Amino acid sequence: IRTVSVTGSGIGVLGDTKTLNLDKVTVKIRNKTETQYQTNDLTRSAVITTYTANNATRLPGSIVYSLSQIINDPAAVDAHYYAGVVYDYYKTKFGRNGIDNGNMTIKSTVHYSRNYVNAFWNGSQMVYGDGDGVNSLALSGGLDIIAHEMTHGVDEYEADLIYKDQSGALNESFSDCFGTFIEYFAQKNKFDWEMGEDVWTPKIANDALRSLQDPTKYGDPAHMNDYNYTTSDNGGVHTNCGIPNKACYLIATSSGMTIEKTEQIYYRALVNYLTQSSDFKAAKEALIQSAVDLYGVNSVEANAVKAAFEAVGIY
Ligand SMILES: O=C(O)[C@H](CCc1ccccc1)CC1(C(=O)N[C@@H](Cc2c[nH]c3ccccc23)C(=O)O)CCCC1
Ligand SMILES: [Ca+2]
Ligand SMILES: [Ca+2]
Ligand SMILES: [Zn+2]
Repeated sequence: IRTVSVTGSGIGVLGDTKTLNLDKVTVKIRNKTETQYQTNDLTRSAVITTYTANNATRLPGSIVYSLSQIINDPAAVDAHYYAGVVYDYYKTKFGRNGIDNGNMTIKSTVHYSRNYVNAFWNGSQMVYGDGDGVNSLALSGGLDIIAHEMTHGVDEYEADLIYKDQSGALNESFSDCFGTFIEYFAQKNKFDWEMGEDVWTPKIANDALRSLQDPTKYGDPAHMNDYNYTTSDNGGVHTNCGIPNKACYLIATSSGMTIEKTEQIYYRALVNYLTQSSDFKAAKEALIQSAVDLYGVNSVEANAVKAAFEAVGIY
């Protein structure tokens, strides 16, 4: 087979047209040849490949392709395009070479299972359900969700926070925070401090899965006094993340602070200071130390981190 990188396009989950980097492959099928345009992006230092599970659950499934340069699969269009956006964010902002910092292939699978209203990082790749059209649209339609999942991959090669109780809630919070930072980086016109809003409940406006600005809007705690001691969801990792999420919002919106400074502090903590068993207090110390490294002892930035964590009850 021969392959060459070409530009194609497709309509995304929200009906917008996106330009895609495709791989033009001439394959031999029995005694004839067929030209396929595959969702295999060879334009970056890390290959980005998008698969379909065809509504089954075997991973990764088969590479999405078209016989023309138009990819007629909205979920695949967005998964392919947004994975590139997230790669570019980590490269541009921190000089990071993708998920493992070694340009490993970035794999996404769409059309996972049937009416699957969720998404996940399975330790090796991103996986997205189609939603059920009521609770959600196809989940790859949300850049903040794709950024959330790919950040789980980055965490795995860095702090590798244990996915349980406080370290698990931190794991979730870092994915929500970077999901928000990446939305700001790529979609400033529709930036918000909520998660999944673009695909969540298409019939209901102004709602989302979680809010970093006001976690209580969706029933999540915003203070240690309301920590949810539970055994479900690995110790409530998707609800207790509201506490560090609120701290992140307070840091970024403190006077003298910007999202650009906040994301540098968060990335440095994730890479240099956090470990598998880090709890909320350890995260506060890691983030303060990162701010000190970057902006100085007793700096406005370091004090903003300290004050934000104390405001959510972490001393
Ligand atoms: O990556 C994660 O942390 C979440 C992974 C969920 C999962 C875990 C284990 C096996 C399969 C799936 C997926 C996301 C999540 O936060 N899921 C939440 C909220 C949620 C999504 N769909 C739902 C349907 C019902 C109830 C809750 C949910 C959850 O699974 O709790 C992250 C961003 C959006 C989806
Ligand atoms: Ca958002
Ligand atoms: Ca909605
Ligand atoms: Zn997560």
